[in-house]
Amino acid sequence: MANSFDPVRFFRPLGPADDKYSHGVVGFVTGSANYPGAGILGVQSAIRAGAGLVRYWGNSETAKLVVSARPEVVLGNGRVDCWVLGSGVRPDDSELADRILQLGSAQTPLVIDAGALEIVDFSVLTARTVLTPHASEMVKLLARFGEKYQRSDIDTDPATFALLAANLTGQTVLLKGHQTFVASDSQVQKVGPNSPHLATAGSGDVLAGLLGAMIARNASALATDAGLLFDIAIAAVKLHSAAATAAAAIKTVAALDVAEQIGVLLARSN
Ligand SMILES: NC(=O)C1=CN([C@@H]2O[C@H](COP(=O)(O)OP(=O)(O)OC[C@H]3O[C@@H](n4cnc5c(N)ncnc54)[C@H](O)[C@@H]3O)[C@@H](O)[C@H]2O)[C@@H](O)CC1
Ligand SMILES: Nc1ncnc2c1ncn2[C@@H]1O[C@H](COP(=O)(O)OP(=O)(O)O)[C@@H](O)[C@H]1O
Repeated sequence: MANSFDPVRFFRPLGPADDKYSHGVVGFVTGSANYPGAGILGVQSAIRAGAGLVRYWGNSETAKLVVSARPEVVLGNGRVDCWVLGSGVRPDDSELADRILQLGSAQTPLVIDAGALEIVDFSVLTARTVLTPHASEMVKLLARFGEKYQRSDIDTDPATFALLAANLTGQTVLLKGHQTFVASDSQVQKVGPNSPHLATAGSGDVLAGLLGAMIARNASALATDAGLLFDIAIAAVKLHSAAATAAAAIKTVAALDVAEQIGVLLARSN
């Protein structure tokens, strides 16, 4: 029987009334000259997670690569149900930082990853948001609130630090690792152990895209039930890990394989 964290629960089947806007528009401000792949991986993941439409609003050089990898992608800003911000973005990239600051002060739900964790102004962040730091990014995130810790502190007691970050930011926090900790308000849940095949470059970018697609697809329910974000975050971690396990049964795992297997698992579940 499905429980509240069963990923399938968040992928209602499509029907005759659906169009490309009805089951999730995901926007990305991700990727950069040094990390173009982060832009591509997140977009691939969102598409395989069933997004109806993906917009990419990164720099123009990376945009060319994204569109050549996925011609379905539409470039620029526009109507979006969830923005994924920061994978592969350096905090000193002023062009993308301006976009991230703008979206971080609006109301569309957000996934805030990597560089965006250092850019977003948390004093004006009110959109429904999942923050996705790894342990080293968590150190920097806490420092923005005057909380000084080291990576070893986070590794020793990840549940406590996920909760602390959730309380400081007022948002859902997904602290990545072999075991992932999802925290929101006063609740924290351990998810995993996750597949060790996720220990490969770019798998976090794939998770950010998957989360974006799941939040976008459930945007209407989320508008009236903020608590759903916690359940979606947990379900996304489970699906991400299951996709890595499925990929590893075929060949050695690269991040793009994880995105592909998300699509295979979802096809089998419908
Ligand atoms: N193909 C691509 O374009 C890729 C882009 N990536 C982007 O690269 C940027 C920098 O990524 P990183 O922060 O991993 O940078 P680095 O790999 O430069 O690592 C920076 C610091 O974070 C630590 N760290 C890395 N992963 C960790 C983890 N899982 N847990 C704890 N500490 C960890 C490292 O030990 C190091 O001290 C991000 O914006 C990310 O999205 C990565 O996802 C890799 C692939
Ligand atoms: N040893 C591991 N076992 C299970 N999951 C892991 C392991 N190492 C990393 N992961 C997962 O892989 C992803 C890595 O994300 P991240 O650290 O952002 O890497 P990247 O920046 O390369 O995308 C996270 O979802 C994390 O939980």
